[in-house]
Amino acid sequence: MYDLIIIGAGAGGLTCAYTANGLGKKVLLVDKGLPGGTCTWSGCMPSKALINIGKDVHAAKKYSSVEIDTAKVMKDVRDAIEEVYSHESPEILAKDGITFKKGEQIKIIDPKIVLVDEVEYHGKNIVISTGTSPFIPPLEGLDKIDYLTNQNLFQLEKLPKSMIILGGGAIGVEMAQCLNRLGTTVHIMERSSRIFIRESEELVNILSETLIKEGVNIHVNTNAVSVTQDDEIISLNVETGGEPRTIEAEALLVSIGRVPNVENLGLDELGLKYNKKGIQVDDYLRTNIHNIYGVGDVAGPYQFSHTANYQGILAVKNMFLPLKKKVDYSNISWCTFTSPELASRGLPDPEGKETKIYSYGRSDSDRTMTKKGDIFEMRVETNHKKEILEVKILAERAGEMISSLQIAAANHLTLDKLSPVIFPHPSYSEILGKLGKKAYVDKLLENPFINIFAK
Ligand SMILES: Cc1cc2nc3c(=O)[nH]c(=O)nc-3n(C[C@H](O)[C@H](O)[C@H](O)COP(=O)(O)OP(=O)(O)OC[C@H]3O[C@@H](n4cnc5c(N)ncnc54)[C@H](O)[C@@H]3O)c2cc1C
Ligand SMILES: NC(=O)c1ccc[n+]([C@@H]2O[C@H](COP(=O)([O-])OP(=O)(O)OC[C@H]3O[C@@H](n4cnc5c(N)ncnc54)[C@H](O)[C@@H]3O)[C@@H](O)[C@H]2O)c1
Repeated sequence: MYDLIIIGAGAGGLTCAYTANGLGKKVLLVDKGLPGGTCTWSGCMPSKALINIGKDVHAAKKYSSVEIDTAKVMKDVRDAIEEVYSHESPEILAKDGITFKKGEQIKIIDPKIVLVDEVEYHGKNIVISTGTSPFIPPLEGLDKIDYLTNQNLFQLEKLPKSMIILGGGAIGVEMAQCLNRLGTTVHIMERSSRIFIRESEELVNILSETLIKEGVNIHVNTNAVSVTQDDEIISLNVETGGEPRTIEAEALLVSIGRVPNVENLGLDELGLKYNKKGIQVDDYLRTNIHNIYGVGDVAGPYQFSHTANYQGILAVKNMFLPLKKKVDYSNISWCTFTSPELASRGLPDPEGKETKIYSYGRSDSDRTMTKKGDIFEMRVETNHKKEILEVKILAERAGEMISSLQIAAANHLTLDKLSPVIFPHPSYSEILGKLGKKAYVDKLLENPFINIFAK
């Protein structure tokens, strides 16, 4: 009897396995593929490897002509995948005391029994962390052509000369910029009025301008109608504001969101509740069956590796430790790894009362001015106590810079506490000191006693 059986060995499943193992529990991890999941094989890792190569090429192109060997590029991307995988292979897991089994058919046949290719495994608790798959729209002709998704993009031997990218979200935009930098002509087709529809409009407009300047073609308010393929060329028929047009390219990448992997797990027979967004879990990450938990993309509401990790630790602690904790996303952060990066933290004040937004731009950062065209935009929202609420940063290394504000906010440090901190010059982080000083002065001026004396 295992203490825990985990179905799905991606970011969420691996975290559950290591957390339970750390608590001395007997763990079985099962997957229809190899350990690592989307993040390792077709998500964060290969996409960031490709983005990094794109950045190098882009920088070099500013000062010389560059010939790109895209076969070498793709080999380097796959080498990055292999390096990550070498730290989470079944052999490494076994060394750490975690049993891994790969199976073609994995089903929960009872709240305490998981069937892996006809072999029954018994567990006191079960975690479902099966992630998501790309959503494939019912687009006329799509089933007859060779299209790409994140699942086969990184296996290409060479990059195509041109690519249509359906969807201007996280995958579409990150890939569009780096592929364009690596010599592929790209067209983003986005049905909404702008890319990154859920992000700050002001900052997204600045990012869009940068992408367009670099040569990325962005078609917004555009609906795909049908698609055909003739030898090497794919023709996508679209409508923009009612006007029909055809865009041609060598390849088509579909990246318009995800669907949860809930099929063939025996959930209906079990009576485990799920809907089109994924399996339903409560604030403790438990499904309606008391010993079965759900973590990661398949449970939502976020679809990030770091939220899968956070949920994995929490679910296992709630399973085995006496003190139960509710999920708390108030300190969530995320980053889109474009150049510049677009990073966000926290949630806006639900009441929007007595909040103040501190805004900084390029001219406030000495570091930004050392690089021609470098972009720096930062918005920090605080409440009346100067507690850090929502943050948006569009800048080089925004994903790193936001981490300081994450540490402050998660530890209830108010913004003014950054005031005496001495940051290295000229670093992007120096702006955090300026922010702290401004908040400190505001806090003084907003203090009624000091106001009396000041008058
Ligand atoms: C191109 C791309 C780039 C991304 N970049 C980032 C990023 O920069 N930062 C970030 O935080 N997130 C990023 N993400 C999202 C991130 O990859 C996911 O949020 C994360 O992988 C979710 O982890 P998970 O464990 O929930 O699911 P997954 O990693 O998808 O793992 C699910 C596992 O379950 C297995 N499985 C599925 N169905 C079954 C079944 N029926 N039986 C058995 N096993 C099954 C799968 O084989 C897989 O191994 C990116 C995603 C994509 C596609
Ligand atoms: N840096 C990161 O953290 C990172 C990077 C990549 C992916 N991810 C994760 O992966 C998830 C999936 O990424 P994604 O890009 O597939 O989804 P997404 O939800 O981020 O973006 C999908 C985009 O496609 C558009 N769209 C939907 N249907 C369309 C249609 N028929 N035609 C044209 N456009 C259409 C939407 O308006 C949206 O802009 C993200 O939500 C994110 O959580 C994270």
